[in-house]
Amino acid sequence: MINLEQTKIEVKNLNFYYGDFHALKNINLRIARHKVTAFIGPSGCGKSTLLRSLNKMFALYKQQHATGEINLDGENLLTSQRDIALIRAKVGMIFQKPTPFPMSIYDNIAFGIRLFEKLPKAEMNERVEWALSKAALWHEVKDKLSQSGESLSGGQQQRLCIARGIALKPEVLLLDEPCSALDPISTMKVEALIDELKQDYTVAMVTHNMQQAARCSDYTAYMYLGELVEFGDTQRIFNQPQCQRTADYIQGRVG
Ligand SMILES: Nc1ncnc2c1ncn2[C@@H]1O[C@H](COP(=O)(O)OP(=O)(O)OP(=O)(O)O)[C@@H](O)[C@H]1O
Repeated sequence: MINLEQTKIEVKNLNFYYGDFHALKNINLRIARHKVTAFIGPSGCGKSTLLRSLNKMFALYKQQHATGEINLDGENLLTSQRDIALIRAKVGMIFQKPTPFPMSIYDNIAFGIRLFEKLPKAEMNERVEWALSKAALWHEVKDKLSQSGESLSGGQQQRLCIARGIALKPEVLLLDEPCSALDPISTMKVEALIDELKQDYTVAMVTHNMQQAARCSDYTAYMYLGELVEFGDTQRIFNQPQCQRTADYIQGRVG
């Protein structure tokens, strides 16, 4: 269905453990380049665990480990010796709750860039404007860049966090329930943004909201108790699921 050429991330025989607890069981899927892939399923099924594996977030925690392969453009991240900070710059992550740094809107964007690049002031200004524009926030904040990021509304804060991720020029964006703390209008803006982001990035997102998965994603993975039950084209998963368990969840009989 998704051939290797279209694949940005290939997950092969992935098993994930929190200590002795086996949270992901032999997951195999391909995440297509410049598409949005949604992970859905009842609470506790492993959606966030799978998403966080994709940028090796677990490497921060000693008792968590993964086996198998997560191939990013053919390089297995699980065995790669590449600096973890570089992997995170390439595979950016945006969390459920907007988490602006306690600093100005400008510095929220510039801070991460400074860790990786030494840009002259004019170029930094350009990068900040570029990232805020990509995140559809520039026009709302251009006259108050020195104000605290925390002074923005929840929806604006979430777009600021997306801009912060984009500023590092990632290739993949991982979104963990990016709208769950937002009101309906901010949610609409972030959903419209997700649709635009896929032109430049590969996007994977966790969502509890099935309408959102149906609206925003090209591919959907349905998970249950640590297993990948069904994966495919979003239209097909929602209209003609092949597994009864997927149909039950989509029709609201589970979770
Ligand atoms: N830090 C942790 N230590 C131990 N077990 C964990 C940890 N984080 C998650 N788990 C367990 O791993 C399983 C998968 O959790 P995960 O957060 O990935 O599920 P989820 O599908 O994202 O759930 P939700 O929709 O509620 O956010 C659950 O059984 C959870 O209890």
